[in-house]
Formats: sequence, C-alpha cells, structure tokens
Amino acid sequence: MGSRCAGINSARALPEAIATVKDPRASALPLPEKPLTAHRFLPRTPLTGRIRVPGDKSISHRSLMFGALAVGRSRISGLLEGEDVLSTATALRAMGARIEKDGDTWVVDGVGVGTLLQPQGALDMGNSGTSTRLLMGLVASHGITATFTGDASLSKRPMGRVIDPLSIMGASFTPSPGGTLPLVMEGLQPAVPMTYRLPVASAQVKSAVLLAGLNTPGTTTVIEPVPTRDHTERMLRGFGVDVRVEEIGGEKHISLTGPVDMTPCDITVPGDPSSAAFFAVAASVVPGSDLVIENVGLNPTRDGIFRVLKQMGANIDYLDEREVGGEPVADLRVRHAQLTGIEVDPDIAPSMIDEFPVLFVAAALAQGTTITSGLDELRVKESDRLTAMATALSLGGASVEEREDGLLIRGTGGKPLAGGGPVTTHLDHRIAMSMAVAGLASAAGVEIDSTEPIATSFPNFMALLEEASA
Ligand SMILES: O=C(O)C1=C[C@@H](OP(=O)(O)O)[C@@H](O)[C@H](O)C1
Ligand SMILES: C=C(OP(=O)(O)O)C(=O)O
Repeated sequence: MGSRCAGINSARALPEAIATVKDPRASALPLPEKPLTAHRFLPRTPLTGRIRVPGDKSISHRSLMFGALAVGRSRISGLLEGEDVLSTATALRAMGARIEKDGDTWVVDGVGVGTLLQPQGALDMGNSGTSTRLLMGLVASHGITATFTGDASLSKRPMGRVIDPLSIMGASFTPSPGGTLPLVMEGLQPAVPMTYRLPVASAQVKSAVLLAGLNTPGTTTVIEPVPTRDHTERMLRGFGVDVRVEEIGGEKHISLTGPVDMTPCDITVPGDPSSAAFFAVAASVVPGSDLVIENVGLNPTRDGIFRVLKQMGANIDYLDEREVGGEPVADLRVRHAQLTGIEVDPDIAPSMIDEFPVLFVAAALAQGTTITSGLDELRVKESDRLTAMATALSLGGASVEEREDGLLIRGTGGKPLAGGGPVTTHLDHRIAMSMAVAGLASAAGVEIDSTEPIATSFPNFMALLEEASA
C-alpha cells in the first residue's frame, strides 16, 4: 500500500419507510432471463507470450469499501472493473461515497465510519456474494435500512451465515424464505460488540462481522478455526485500524475495537490468482505452451491452486518475486507438463476455494485418479459447483464420479477430451471459464450456453485467450 496509508434477533416486520413501497422484495425479484450468448471454445495452438490478468476481486471490493469509510481521498490502481466490483461501487455511492475513475485510477472520497447515508433504492448486488455479505456487515452497525437484491444465482445463496451473527450485534432482517435475497435489513447504531466463532470457513462471514465491528463501541472478535483469505485484516491495517491477531489453541482470534477512524490509503491491486488459475491450467494442459502470467498475487491464503498444480507435476516457476500493495506477487512462467492425479488435502481447500472448478479440468486431463473431499462449500457458490462441474465435464467426455463433498476424476493421461456441449453454466463465471479451458484441450471443442457470467470477475478473459494463443 502507498505511503499515505497508516501501515501495513429475530426477523421484524418490514421497517415503515420500506413497507410503504409496494413490496420492496417483490419489486426486487429477479428480472426475466436475458437471451444468452453460447460459445464453442475450440482446441487451440499452444499458449505463449506474456499476459496480465486483471486486479484481484477480493482486494478490489475491499479497496472501495474501506476507501468509502475513510475520511478523505483514497486512490486505487489496478482495480478489477468486473461487474461484481462495480456492484459494490454502485452500492457505496448510494450510501454517500464519491467514487470516480480518473484515467487509470479510481478515486474514492469516503464518508467516514458511522456516517453512511440511507440508500434511497434497493442495493442491486448482481451476482456478487462478497458485495452482499460484506456490505450487510457495514450496514449492520449504521442506523440505516437497506434492501439487498441480486440475480437468480445470488438469490439462491445462503445469507443466514451473516444474518445470524449480525442479528446478535443488533441488526434486524426480513429475508426471503430460506434466509435468501431479496432481503431488507435495519442496522443498529450503536450496535453490540461480540466474540463470534466462525461455524464455516468463510472470509465473507469473518469480514462481515469485523466490518460491523468498525462502528461498534467495544471489541469485536472473530475466532477463525480454519484460516481463510486475510485481505480484510491486512487492508484494514493499511487504513489505520488496529487489527489484532492472536493464535490461541491453533485458532486465530481477530479483534478490533470500535468505533474506529479510518485514514485514506493509496492502493495498488495485484493481479487475481483466481483469474490466473485458468491460464495456469490452460498452459499446463495444452501441449507446447510456455506462458508468462505477470503480476499474480500469491498471498499464502490464496495460492493453494498453484501448490496443488505443482504437486500434480505442473511446471510453474515464480519469477521476480516482489510485493505489490502489501501482498506477495510474482510473474508465473507456466509450461506444458503431463499432470498426475493426486488426493487433494482437504485442509488446503480454503486457500483455493474458487479454483476447484478449473482444478477439476486439470484432473480430467491428468494421468491417473484425482480425489477431492471436504468441499461442501462448493455447493453454495454461484452454482452448486460440484454438480455443475461433474455434469459439464462428463458431457465433455471426462470420467467423473460425484461424491457428497467432492469429485473423483479419472484422467485421460493427456489425451484430449472428446468435447461437446452445450454445457450449462448456471450464471456461474467459474464454470464458464473452466469449461472454456476444457475446450482448449478437447478434440471437438466445448460449447458453453452463456459467456455473459464471465464479465462478473474477468471481463477480458476471451481477449486474453486470443492474445495468448495467437
Ligand atoms: O472474502 C472474499 O472476498 C471471498 C471469499 C470466498 O467466499 P467465502 O467466504 O464464502 O468462502 C470466495 O469464494 C469469494 O470469491 C471471495
Ligand atoms: C464465489 C465467488 O464470488 P462471490 O461469493 O463474491 O459471488 C467467486 O468469485 O467464485
């Protein structure tokens, strides 16, 4: 981070202001389906040259949110301009922050902790779980009411995991059946601090509670039995918040004492390892490839995919290891290699939780069997990623057995998959891009039903694919 940074209840009736609108949740129901753009990803020439993937999605969301809470101006370079991050920006503007683009830099003029404004309309979170859950944390300790809506995929995802702790802190919720969006929430100012032990390994839940703690008098503590991505902790420190982390009995206790004053910060967002993963697998499985992926974030809570690919025999070198925005970064040189199936240690899952769909593609082309387990969380992402990938890969000619908490995949030993489709992407960007990679290593190509979801996290994915295999 730049030199200006400080250092590295139960559901109630609808609140009155909202209840007078016909039915905020009805007006927020998912829009009719838009026409989809199908695309067949064909076998390619080797991937070569140098590419640069867009900024990290998790860090981009947090840069905007923390900038919005600081008093003064933060500047962000390398922000991911994907739809998910733009949903965060729109919601923060609706709560008073000024967020504008000036050349290549995003400029955020924050409102300060405790002074978020009442949004006038529903906050449309699109496809983004991170925007929804972290912003719910922010709203929880402000005296405002907000309606959260999302697309058909997001509207199926569980929000009970944040509703539960934020209710203990004093916020009230009127969710849709099953604890889903659309929902209305009313924050409480001052909220009540608490110590919360995460029942699920989730950086979004951890962050929601810590963000609620920023405007809560007293100490809010999250106990994390299994480490998850730590961008919230690292970045809050950069914005001047005293975040304390203690290791007690093998668990992390993460605490902050509110209300805090946040100071602005200039941030350079490193490249997203989750986006780089598609190209790392593609270069590993397409014979003759030799690709450099520049500027990839390698935070140890995020780099599991590269560690697992190396265990499978991938040829990945870290070049020019350095620090960008307080995060470890390197250029990755990836050359084609025959991968070997392995049993993936479930303990590594949180550090590569979004990369399993593309790991399954690597496994489908490996020599031997790959077994994954402990992946129940994949069932509650943008789609049920275990079923979606088992179905999609089988349609493409792979041998896949779906288990309760993982997949067993018998690889082809490097022989291209047959290909086929169209596979259903279920409004899930990671399914779309993973099956695109499968198409590159297939005989007939793989057709996906819709390329639209890709724009949520990786708007120039198709262009970079063209560039790397030109
Ligand atoms: O905190 C974050 O930025 C994220 C946390 C993860 O979700 P969970 O916390 O639900 O595991 C991940 O899947 C998501 O893409 C981004
Ligand atoms: C799960 C993901 O994101 P989110 O939870 O923010 O929708 C993802 O990007 O794979």
